[in-house]
Amino acid sequence: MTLLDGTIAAIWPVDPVAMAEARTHQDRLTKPRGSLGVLEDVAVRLAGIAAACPPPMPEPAALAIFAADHGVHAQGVSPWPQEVTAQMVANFAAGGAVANAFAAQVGASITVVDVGVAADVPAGPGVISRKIAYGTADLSEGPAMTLDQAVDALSAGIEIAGSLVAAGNRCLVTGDMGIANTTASAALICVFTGREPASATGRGTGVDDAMYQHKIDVVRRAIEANGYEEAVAVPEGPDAALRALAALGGLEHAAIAGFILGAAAARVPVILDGVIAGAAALAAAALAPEAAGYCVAGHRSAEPGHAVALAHLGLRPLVDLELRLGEGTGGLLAHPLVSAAVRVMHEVATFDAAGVADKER
Ligand SMILES: O=C(O)c1ccc[n+]([C@@H]2O[C@H](COP(=O)([O-])O)[C@@H](O)[C@H]2O)c1
Ligand SMILES: Cc1cc2nc[nH]c2cc1C
Repeated sequence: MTLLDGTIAAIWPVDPVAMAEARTHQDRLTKPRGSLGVLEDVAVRLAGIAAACPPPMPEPAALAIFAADHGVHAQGVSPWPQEVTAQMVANFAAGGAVANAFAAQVGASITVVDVGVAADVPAGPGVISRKIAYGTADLSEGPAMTLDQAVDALSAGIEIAGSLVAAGNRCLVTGDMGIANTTASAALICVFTGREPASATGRGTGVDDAMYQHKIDVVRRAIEANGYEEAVAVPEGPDAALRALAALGGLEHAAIAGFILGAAAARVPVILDGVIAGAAALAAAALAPEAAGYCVAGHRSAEPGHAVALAHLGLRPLVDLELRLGEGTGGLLAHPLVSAAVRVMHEVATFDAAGVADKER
């Protein structure tokens, strides 16, 4: 069995018994029932993920930033030069990016993984080379990746998740770096959710009005060039999902999808970052529908396609600050909220233990 097939086979639904126990426990704690709102849902979900009540604290947390370049950059869909992908990888390694600052703030480690940067990236502490290609092909002209490349990138993500969990991490956070990857994200979101390019395409790093209209057109051409009909196609089943991911995704999307599958197979929660992670999670859920249960939506990005992806996955974002940076920043900011939700389950007294009168029934 391949690593991908074995990982998919190892993904079980989140545990309903632990979730029911967590709900009951929440209701015994010294607070009005439901008063922690969405945080109660997060704690219950983490119980289901670990199949344990209370679930283990989601610590330590590990961010993996998957970096890759995109052939569709040649269509003029981003105001930034492609070299910035490699330059930002060096910046992550040197500790100078926002992701480094936020990781330090929340006590998370960072691993940077080159799965497809167009330039050679020097290996170094915290930088892993799993380069599959020097960028993808132009998805507006045909498939961005071969099926083998997509499987290799998925496998890289699965392996990185596995090694971070084996190292003792109890929460994974997705990160991405790839100039032009919001175009590929929009195309994936359209094909996996059946939405029109105009409603799933955003301004990415900040395109002007003219470039934005052109970007929507490029997404439309990509969908058609790969044999999908706009606003109709919803790939069902693992083979169709893999074909769609290879046709329209980036190497980092495929690696992040694998990272999600690897976390789910290890029964460890994975906090999703922005629109790139949302697009990758759609692919992961199409490959293994139960994988969505292991995801926590860290935040809602300013990219309109992100909300579309999260709604399709049934995930509610924890933080909504109009971030549109990527590199794991929104996922990192949500980590303390996830920890706080679980800490309540461990430390808050019950009405009985604290001698607090419960509501009269
Ligand atoms: O995470 C997001 O939702 C997000 C939204 C807009 C841009 N980004 C980041 O910006 C880069 C892609 O933007 P663009 O305009 O080049 O497609 C890539 O490195 C992403 O990490 C990320
Ligand atoms: C500077 C810069 C930093 C980023 N981090 C993630 N995507 C990015 C895109 C740009 C352009």
